[in-house]
Amino acid sequence: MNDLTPTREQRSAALEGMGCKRKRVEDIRFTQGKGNYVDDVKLPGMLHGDFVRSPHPHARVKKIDDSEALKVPGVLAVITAETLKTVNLAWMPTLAGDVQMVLADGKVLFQNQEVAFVVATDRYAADDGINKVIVEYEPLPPLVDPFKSMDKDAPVLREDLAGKTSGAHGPRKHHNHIFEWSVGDKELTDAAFKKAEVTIKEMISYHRTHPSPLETCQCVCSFDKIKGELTIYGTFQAPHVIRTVVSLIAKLPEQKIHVIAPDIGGGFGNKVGAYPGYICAAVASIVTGKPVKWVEDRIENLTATSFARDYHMTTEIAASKDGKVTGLRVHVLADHGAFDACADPSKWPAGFFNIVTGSYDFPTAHLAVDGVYTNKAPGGVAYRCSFRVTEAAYCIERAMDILAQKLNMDPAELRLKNFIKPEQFPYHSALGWEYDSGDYHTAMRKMMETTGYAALRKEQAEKRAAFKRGETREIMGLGVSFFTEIVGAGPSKNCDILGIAMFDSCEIRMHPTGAGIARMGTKSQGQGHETTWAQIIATEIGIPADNIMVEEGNTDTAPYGLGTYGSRSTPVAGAAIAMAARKIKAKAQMIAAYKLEVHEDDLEFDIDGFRVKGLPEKFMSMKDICWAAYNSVPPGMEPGLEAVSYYDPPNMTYPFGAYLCVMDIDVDTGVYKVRRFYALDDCGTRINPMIIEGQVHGGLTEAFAIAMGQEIRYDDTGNVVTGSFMDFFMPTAVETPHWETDFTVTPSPHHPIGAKGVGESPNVGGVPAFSNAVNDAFSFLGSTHIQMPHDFWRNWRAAKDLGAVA
Ligand code: PCD
Ligand SMILES: [Cu+]
Repeated sequence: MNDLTPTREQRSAALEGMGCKRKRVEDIRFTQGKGNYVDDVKLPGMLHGDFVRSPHPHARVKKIDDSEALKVPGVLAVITAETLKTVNLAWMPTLAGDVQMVLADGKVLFQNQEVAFVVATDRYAADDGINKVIVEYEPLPPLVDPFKSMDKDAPVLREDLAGKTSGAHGPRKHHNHIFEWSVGDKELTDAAFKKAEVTIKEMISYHRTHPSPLETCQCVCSFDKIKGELTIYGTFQAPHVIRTVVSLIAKLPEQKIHVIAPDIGGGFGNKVGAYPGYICAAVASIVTGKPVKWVEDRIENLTATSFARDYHMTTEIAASKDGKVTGLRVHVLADHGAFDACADPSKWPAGFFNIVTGSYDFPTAHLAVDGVYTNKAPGGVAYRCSFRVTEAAYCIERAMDILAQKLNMDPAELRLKNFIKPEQFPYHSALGWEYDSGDYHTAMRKMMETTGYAALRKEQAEKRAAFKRGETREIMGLGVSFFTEIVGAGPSKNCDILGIAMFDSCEIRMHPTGAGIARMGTKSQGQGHETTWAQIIATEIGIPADNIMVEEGNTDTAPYGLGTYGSRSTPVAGAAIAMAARKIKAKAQMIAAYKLEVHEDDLEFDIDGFRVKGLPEKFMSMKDICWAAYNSVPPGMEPGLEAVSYYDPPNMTYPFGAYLCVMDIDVDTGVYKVRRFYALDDCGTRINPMIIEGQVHGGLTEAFAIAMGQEIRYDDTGNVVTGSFMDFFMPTAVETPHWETDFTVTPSPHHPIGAKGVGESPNVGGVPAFSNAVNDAFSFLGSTHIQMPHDFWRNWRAAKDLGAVA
């Protein structure tokens, strides 16, 4: 060896593998405005479609007159439910086992529902056409309040379900009832409450909100009549599922459907489901023989595609006087809007809400969820959350604070007292999950030490005394949140979407020069998969990440996978990537053994190649092995170096975290200041610490938005009153607090590289931290629970209701 021989550290650093803060490779094109999004797709002769939408939340559609619209220059066709019926597509199946109107069929059930689709030579003409379609409505009484949905005299929303006493998830109790789902031991739980020394009960609502990604939902459909092939470019978080669904409902052979998800400008759950726009654009292309583009505008996005949350959670905890929890009872009223279009694994009508026991050792628990119809937009997506996990985390974290208040205990102490202990993992929760790993006490104590928690509590006590003496008008809140997430859907034993098991996949093909291409069934929407997936491969096989090209989103080339949402990509596809890489490595080892003339077992992997044990100078680099794979493989071995892996995870992964929000609120104006926000996340093995930090910043910002103002609100008559960014809170850099991030590392024992998801965690843990801070600030004035979102007005209103403002 001479001075020019790289050291082991240098060889390892050159790979930019796992643990490296590798710069995001996709940002080279994004930061130069060179991304390629759906709206950048411009095909020859392409037409544009736009929707006529209902101004009424509930009405009978008496007549649709398109004669004037068809006279508008450029307008070529007006598609209605009647047109769709000729191809059997007036209704479409939803992911939740319900059906949904593609275009109004006799009735409309929510404001801005799609009524007709106008196809024109350009978007302006389509818009002019929309204004000329005359629809005659007969308004019906709207049902807005979910608590009144099952009243005897509640209006009948879904006439198509008349007489159906059961749905996709069992019996229905009422004409507006969708399902009842219950888990846990009711008798044991009721008994725990009977003998409890202390109990709390609170109705905790998680309001309706919306993911509102920067890029709205859109597609370009192009039908080739000669070949009978349909190509769909679209903003799809799950391209393969879209291909299968289109094949099943449009009765087109699956190999003749090409689904391509190009760059996506944020998904956040909004782009998981199937929307009427996709069907209408596809039908319009089949009818006209031309490509048809559909691009949602912001108002349409906020009011018609996939809301999130809208869970009303009546929550009870039973405990002993000294603060040991003994039982949890939760009833959820879930407002699903006009159709049950929730994006959840098929067997889970309320997603993974049964993670509601949180990070605590509840000996028994019972949960029941009732889903109901109202005259609101359908959806129910996981807005930065793995299937209703954020609702569950909010529910339990708020309730633990309420219990602490009742017991006059510190909320952090109460949590420490009830945490699942490290030695209890794998832990079986009372509601049926097996938590794979965790070390909650360490994370919580690290949070408390780093933030100076005890000193902050002392300061708060002093401020409260000063407030009572009339020396200040400012109150201080400490929002503690400790969450356990459940991500990585999922094991085929209990997770499928429309019957397809929720595995994921990776295919790696190495080229002769030591470079390669890797494809997965996932689809990045900004998460940085092109960067991180290459890092996993780099560490596993010893080829620099820069030499691995990652490609996702084309169903013709990518192996089948279930897509990116629910922070499943790292737990599922991330595992498939490692497994595929290990297959490459195993073959490489045989090739190296042959070339180095030793037995395979005499080789050991050393950063970027194989070395003969005990003979360090006998080494073959992975790069050279790639070359050899194409010219001198051992006799009998197939040439080439590629591998595919389909990974069915044995369990979910359970990331967790300890968050603290320090907030000051001026009672006279309701104006709050987030003084400090500390977020400790444990996502097991960290692939790219810089990307993780970015994910945490993004998720916390969305949590801040939701907790402090973001809401989709309907007035009493069913009008959406938050249909644009004028009223729907979208924080900018001005409002967004500063984030402090931290971590511990508790690897997942069953994941090949020990990684857990992280993308959604900050949203799941962030919302309760903000809400607990506000509630903690007001608690000494006598309140137990103040409803989100905590905007200035509501804070002022709370102060006034509590008598703190004249
Ligand atoms: N341990 C670890 C984990 C993770 N990671 C990283 O991080 C990321 C993330 O991951 P995850 O967690 O696995 O996840 P994903 O699956 O990939 O994704 C998903 C998520 O993601 C998040 N984030 C984001 N970002 C952005 N930029 N954009 C977007 O859109 C978004 N979205 C959101 C959401 S909402 Mo859902 O859908 O609601 O369910 S779910 C979600 C990526 O890159 C990865 O690689 C690392 O590094 N490490
Ligand atoms: Cu969710």
